Formats: sequence, C-alpha cells, structure tokens
Amino acid sequence: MSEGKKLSGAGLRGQSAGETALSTVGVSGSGLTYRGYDVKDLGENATFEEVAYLILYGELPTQAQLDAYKAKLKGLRGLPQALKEVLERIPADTHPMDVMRTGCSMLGNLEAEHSFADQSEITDRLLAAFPSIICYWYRFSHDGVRIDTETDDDQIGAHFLHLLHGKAPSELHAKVMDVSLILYAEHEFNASTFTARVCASTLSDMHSCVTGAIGSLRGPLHGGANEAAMELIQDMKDEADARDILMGKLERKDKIMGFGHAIYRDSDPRNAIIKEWSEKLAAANGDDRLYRVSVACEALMWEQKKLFCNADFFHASAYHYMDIPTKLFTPIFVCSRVTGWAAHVMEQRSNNRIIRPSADYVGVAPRKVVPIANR
Ligand SMILES: CC(=O)SCCNC(=O)CCNC(=O)[C@H](O)C(C)(C)COP(=O)(O)OP(=O)(O)OC[C@H]1O[C@@H](n2cnc3c(N)ncnc32)[C@H](O)[C@@H]1OP(=O)(O)O
Ligand SMILES: O=C([O-])CC(=O)C(=O)O
Repeated sequence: MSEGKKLSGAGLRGQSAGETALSTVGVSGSGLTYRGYDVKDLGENATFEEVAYLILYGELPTQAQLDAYKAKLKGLRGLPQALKEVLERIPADTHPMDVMRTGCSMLGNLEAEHSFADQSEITDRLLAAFPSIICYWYRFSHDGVRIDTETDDDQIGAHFLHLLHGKAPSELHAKVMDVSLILYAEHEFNASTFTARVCASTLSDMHSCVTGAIGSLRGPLHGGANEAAMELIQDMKDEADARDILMGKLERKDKIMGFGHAIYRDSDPRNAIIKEWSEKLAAANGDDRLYRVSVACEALMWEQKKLFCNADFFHASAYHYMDIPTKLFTPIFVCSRVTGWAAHVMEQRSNNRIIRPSADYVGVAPRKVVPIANR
C-alpha cells in the first residue's frame, strides 16, 4: 500500500449508497446478475436488444415485444442535420469519448427531455443514436465521407460495425459485438452510473445525466481501461516478451490497466466470456499473437499479484481482431452502458432524495481575514 494512503471510507468503498433492483455485482464473490438473470445465461441465450429491454423495462420481452422494440430502435438511427454539422466541426484528433459527450449534449439541445414522462423515449433515442454519432464523426473526420447512418442491420452491434467499416459484418463479428454489448450493459453503482444518479437526484434531465456519466467512464481507471489495455499489449511480441514487459511495470509499481476491480475479489465473470470470444476471433483471424500475449499477462498478474483480468482486458484483443480502432473502444462501452445509466436515472427518479453526503473537514482552523495591506 502506498505510504500515507487513507483507506477507511476512501472511494466510499464497501459503503451502501442506495438501493437498486437492476443488478448485483460480486454478491456470491464473483457473480453478476441483471434483474435476477446471470450475465453468462444472458450472453448465451439472449441478444443485446433483449437485455436492454430487460434492464429498461423490467422483464425479458416476448417475441412480439422484441420485434416492436427492434423496429423502433432501427427507426431512431438517423441524426438531425444540426447534430451532423456539429460532429463535422470536431477535429479528427479529438478523443472519441469527447465526441460522445458533445454528441449527447447536442442531442439534448435539439431533442430536450421536457418531462420525465419522456424518459423512455429519450433513452431509446440515445441507444439508437450513439453508434450513429460516433461513426458519423469518425468516418467524416478520418475518411472524409458523410455516411448514411440508417442501416437495415437487425441489431445494434452489427449496425455499429457496418457504419464503421462500410459493409455488413461477418456472422462471427456481429455475434461478438452483441455479446460484448451484453457484458457492458449494467454494473450497479460503478463510478459512471453513480455520476448519472447524482445528477438525476437533482431532478436534472436525462441528457445531462448521461453526458456526465460519459465523462466519468472516459477515465483509464474505469471504461478507458480497454484502450489502455490495448496500448499495453499491442507491441508485445510473444509470451516471453509479455512477461518481461509486465515484470518491468510491476517493478516500477505501474498500474496495469485491465486488471483488478473495486468489487470483485477473485475474478470478473465477464472476463471468461469475452476471453473465449477473443480466442475464437484469433483462430478466425489466423493470427493469435494478441490472444497469446493476453493469456500470458493474465497468468503473470495472478502469479505475481493475485490480480485478475476485469471486463476490459480481453475486450482489447477482441475489438482489435474486429478491426476496430483502439480509440473507439470506450465509445462502444457507452453505446451499451447507456442502458444501465438510463435505468438507474429512472430508478433514482422513482424514489428520489438529493444525493448529498458530508465530508470530514481536514483544513486549517477558523481564522480572521488579515487586511490585504498587512498580508
Ligand atoms: C469496466 C471497468 O471499469 S473495470 C475497471 C477498469 N480499470 C482498470 O482496469 C484500471 C486498473 N485497475 C485499477 O486501477 C484498480 O484495480 C481499480 C480502479 C479497478 C479498483 O481500485 P481499488 O478498488 O482501489 O483496488 P484495490 O483496493 O483492490 O487495490 C488493492 C491494491 O492492489 C493494487 N492494484 C489494484 N489494481 C491494480 C492494477 N491494475 N495494477 C497494479 N496494481 C493494482 C492497488 O494499487 C492496491 O495497492 P495498494 O494497497 O498498495 O495501494
Ligand atoms: O463496477 C465497477 O466499478 C466498474 C465496472 O466493472 C463496470 O462499470 O462495468
């Protein structure tokens, strides 16, 4: 532990900050459930749209409800001209999470939430529009093209890959994106969700809550870790190189991004799932270097520090195998987590009290102002 680090209460760890009916994290040591369903079960037997519906509306949809929901989301993929003009003005070297933040905020100007009765409509719109926002900006700023964001893809994951690459994805890539979106959808009182709930507790609007949450997710200790993990593994030549690089970092006491967790103690249940898909992608790609060095990192971190991969680590290789540029990794997280954020905003609103904790004062004792001439 670093010297002088105050642990008691630091980061509000271990303290309950409210109630939720949306998910459990680490309750049995490592599990993750959304509204009572194990995330593994959902990853194997449901699609992201079903999971989003579950999180936002409380139950898994019937086939008729799912068809209607997907048709609705599909109809909300287009972007207003004014938003496209704003996106076109954002420079290519901007971090895409800043584009997401601006895109969400601008949509809030154009399609404001005038009443909480509109909260579900606003949420569905954000869910449908986020892939369009990030890909419209990316393709315009990097390739100089103005894409049509209204694809006919059945699902959000495939829609994202289609917009990004200009062609419909393979079945395998569409499946992996779908599972990835399921894994990232919801996670109790994590930092970005808590941000959204604090904002909601002031009775602010949905776009403000989500814009704030995007800002919190951006940091490398939270969602930004999937990009940082990619930067870590990208130049590792093989397993031996991976071990050397990591040992050096551990000796320097660097944080290793994509490892550890604030709540899970032994494993993050999302890791085994995305790791398996990363292995399949490696085999399909015919180049398994990134997968192999990732496995070597996982083994070394457990051996040396008893630290395990969190959801972000194997997402790095998985996304890379699908030709997704590293800087778009965290925006994909946004495209998924908006479901959890919005559901928490709605839950907060349904039983609200402004979130306003206290602080222990550690500053100077009370004193008098000395007139400026005497200071
Ligand atoms: C989707 C997500 O947001 S998952 C999280 C993504 N973030 C990352 O991958 C960033 C890397 N990981 C971390 O920084 C941390 O593990 C966090 C932020 C996720 C959790 O932080 P905390 O709850 O403070 O971690 P925890 O209390 O378990 O840390 C225990 C010790 O292990 C160390 N540790 C934890 N994670 C790591 C890591 N990835 N690399 C090196 N050391 C680590 C801590 O520094 C701490 O050491 P100390 O007691 O000497 O200070
Ligand atoms: O719960 C956390 O602290 C971070 C996390 O894994 C997530 O938000 O998915």
